[in-house]
Amino acid sequence: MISAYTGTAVRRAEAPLLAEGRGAELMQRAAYGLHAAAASALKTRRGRLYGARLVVLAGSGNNGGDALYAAARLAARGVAAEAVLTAPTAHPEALAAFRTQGGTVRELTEVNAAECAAACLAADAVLDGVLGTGGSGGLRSPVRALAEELNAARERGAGPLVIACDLPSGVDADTGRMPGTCLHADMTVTFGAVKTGLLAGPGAVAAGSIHCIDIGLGDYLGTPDAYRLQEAELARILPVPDRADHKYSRGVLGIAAGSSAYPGAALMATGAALATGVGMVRYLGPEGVARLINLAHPEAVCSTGTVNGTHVQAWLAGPGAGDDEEQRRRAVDAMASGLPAVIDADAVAAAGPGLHPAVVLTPHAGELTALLRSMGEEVSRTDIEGDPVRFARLAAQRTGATVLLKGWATLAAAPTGELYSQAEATPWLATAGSGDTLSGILGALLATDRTPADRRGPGHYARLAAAAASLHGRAGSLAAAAGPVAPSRLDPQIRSLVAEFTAHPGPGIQVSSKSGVEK
Ligand SMILES: NC(=O)C1=CN([C@@H]2O[C@H](COP(=O)(O)OP(=O)(O)OC[C@H]3O[C@@H](n4cnc5c(N)ncnc54)[C@H](O)[C@@H]3O)[C@@H](O)[C@H]2O)[C@@H](O)CC1
Ligand SMILES: Nc1ncnc2c1ncn2[C@@H]1O[C@H](COP(=O)(O)OP(=O)(O)O)[C@@H](O)[C@H]1O
Ligand SMILES: [K+]
Repeated sequence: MISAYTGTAVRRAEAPLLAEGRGAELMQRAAYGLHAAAASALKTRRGRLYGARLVVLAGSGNNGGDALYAAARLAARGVAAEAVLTAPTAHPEALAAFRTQGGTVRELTEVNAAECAAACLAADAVLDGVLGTGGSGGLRSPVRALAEELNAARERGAGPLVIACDLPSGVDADTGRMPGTCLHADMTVTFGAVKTGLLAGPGAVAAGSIHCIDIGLGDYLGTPDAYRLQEAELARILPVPDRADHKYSRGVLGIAAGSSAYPGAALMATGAALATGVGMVRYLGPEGVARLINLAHPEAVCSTGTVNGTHVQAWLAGPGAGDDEEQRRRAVDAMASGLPAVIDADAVAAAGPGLHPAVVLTPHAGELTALLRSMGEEVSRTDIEGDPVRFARLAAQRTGATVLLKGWATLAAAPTGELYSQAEATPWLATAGSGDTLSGILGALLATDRTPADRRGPGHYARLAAAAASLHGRAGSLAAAAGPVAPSRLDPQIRSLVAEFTAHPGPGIQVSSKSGVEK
């Protein structure tokens, strides 16, 4: 699992080391890691490091210092390096080291901005050391125009490799907000700890791939602000039946989804739940939808019953419910049932204060806007997309439920503040029906959850929601390798990932040669 910290927390962790006079040592560790990552990326891109052209954008602070020292190391290995100073001053020792290795230097002004931009565009790589954790607000002129030109080149698929030093300049390290222009990166080499701002919102989009360099802050960092699950956690969370299991003990998921207007959502949610692995799906909904479900998934047990009269371990309500009054009633009852419940799509609007963390609301930014407005928060979709950490946490805190806010980086927030971010998804998943499959996966994880009640910590359901987002994102990425993703065809990828993550050798029969019974 990756632990992430706010930029503020990382600065706090650095403080005692800086007070001991170990700032230069930390900076050398950061610069060494940055130069090694940049060297490796340059070698991959152009075959060899020697002769590569590098421009380092250096601001006035320590972020610029890290980047200049890293560029000096690259220059010493045969890279033609130029520094463009984006502020009137630069870290003096780092600048001197850079010059000693033959690096050339010019200061960015309004007058030479076009020339500097041209130098960046002609380079193999740009090291972004304009702003780090000490930055506030977006990039200012003249570096703003330069960043905009580089961003535009990236949009066209042109331009240099952009490597962000610690974080893309212009991104808020605490939250991932982007208050103005920021320089988008192909990769971010971050120091001491992954910053929350690299895992959420616009910061997650701007960061590219993330490489974290340990500079020895471990003992000083304290409690993480956010987490990202990796393979090992997924393997522990995904359900595996054992020999004593029967269909009821594995976990029964009740699905109240679909309507005569939108039957497909129920089919996709059911298919994804079965592919993730449940003991049984009990489907509640209109007869016409049930017939379609039974044609596609004969194993689903369908009825037109009520939530309160149906025995399950968890509920999934909302996908494709439209304005079907009975499905709306079932969603409300599922939220009130006391059982774990995924509340998706149209049913999110029926949520409000007084829920519990085992209720997982799964809105996209539009649905979250409506939910927060219904509770009196003046917020727009743009606000939420710009600062999803804040609004996912706010919604969780206001409702008492766990909130899975979907997007490029999907966030799972617990009402007590625990936060997970998963970004395995591909933009090909941004297609109608995608959310229905995610809700099916999550429903299955809630129904099959075997964690003893006394070991379900405060962030437990956020963790399960994050695992569902991760599995869904990975399945989508696998499917996208063969072309545009069709959510109704995602089941094989979900199944094969579950198989891969849960594979374990069976007990088998051992034959001992010493016993003399072999063959
Ligand atoms: N202190 C150390 O020895 C270490 C520092 N590290 C690096 O230091 C960075 C933090 O350094 P600093 O605290 O010097 O801060 P920054 O390097 O982020 O720069 C802050 C400076 O930029 C100015 N500034 C802030 N916002 C601006 C804006 N929007 N436009 C233009 N100028 C702006 C500020 O006035 C300040 O002087 C980290 O991100 C990391 O890269 C790490 O390598 C760890 C070790
Ligand atoms: N740009 C993107 N990159 C990666 N994944 C995305 C992107 N946009 C959306 N997704 C994912 O696609 C799914 C869309 O869900 P949702 O909007 O609810 O779909 P639907 O409305 O069809 O149910 C979510 O899992 C979300 O995380
Ligand atoms: K930077």
